[in-house]
Amino acid sequence: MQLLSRISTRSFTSTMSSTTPLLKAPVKLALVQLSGSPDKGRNLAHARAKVLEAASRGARIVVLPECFNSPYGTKYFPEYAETLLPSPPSEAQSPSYHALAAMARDAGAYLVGGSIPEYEPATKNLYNTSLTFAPSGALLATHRKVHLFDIDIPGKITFRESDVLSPGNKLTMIDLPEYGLIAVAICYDVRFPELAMIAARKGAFCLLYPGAFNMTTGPLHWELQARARAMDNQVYVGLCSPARDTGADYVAWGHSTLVGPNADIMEKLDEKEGIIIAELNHARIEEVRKGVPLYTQRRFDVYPDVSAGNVKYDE
Ligand SMILES: NC(=O)CCC(=O)C(=O)O
Repeated sequence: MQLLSRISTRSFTSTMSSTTPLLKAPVKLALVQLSGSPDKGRNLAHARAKVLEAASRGARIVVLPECFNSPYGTKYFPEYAETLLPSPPSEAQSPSYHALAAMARDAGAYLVGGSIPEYEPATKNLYNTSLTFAPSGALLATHRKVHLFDIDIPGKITFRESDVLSPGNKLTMIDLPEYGLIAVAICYDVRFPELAMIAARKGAFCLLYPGAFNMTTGPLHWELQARARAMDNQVYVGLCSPARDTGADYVAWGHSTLVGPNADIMEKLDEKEGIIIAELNHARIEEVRKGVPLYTQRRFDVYPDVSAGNVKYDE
């Protein structure tokens, strides 16, 4: 994990300049809403087919759902967890890592590889971890879910990721050289606007969240969270869910959604498997920010700038 931490290391010390485009060239983004199963090998092969399909339709950034390689649930995390070993011969211990690297390479696209349960032998900790790969197949970043999903809504849903998982300790921004900065976080992380605001103020053009809301919070909050993060920050926001499986222990809401910088729903799926592909461009961000110029109107003489304080980008 030491190596992976070093790969993901990056400091963002200044906020964006008003002259640099956040998004250097238009790019097609795909959100791939996948059906899952208890069979990890099947899930990886299925993800591969859909990533290649998205790329063949022009996507250059492809996003997979949270826990796309396993069922979602605390009892499953230890069983499905992998140690992340980039060097061969490690395919057997890290099948998802290597499958994702190959998908990115064969698709020739950036791949935000949803998330997978990760086991770190040094600490014996488990994490909910997202790996992002370059079109070369090289690992660009790891994001370990920072805010663990612990909720208790009597009669509806009780879930405690913290019973088995440890939290990540950093914000994850990734520089895609041809396009610009994206931020990646996982599901429940979306509820914490500070993460999104810091990433946007540091220059991210898009916030991407592999996620799996449920049948209680999904209808009420999923789209609202995506639109709120986009509205506050005037950036693109993508939420990518598994397709709904009513036979699963945890029934995902689905409804993967892409929101534009004016908090407009660009595309939204229903509960079934599907792919959203849409073009993102800088002109749209600029137009929205020109119309409602939040970025020049903030009053840091009245309240603090959350992006200026003690922000961790490294483990
Ligand atoms: N996987 C998750 O983090 C679920 C988050 C969720 O459902 C929510 O309401 O927040």
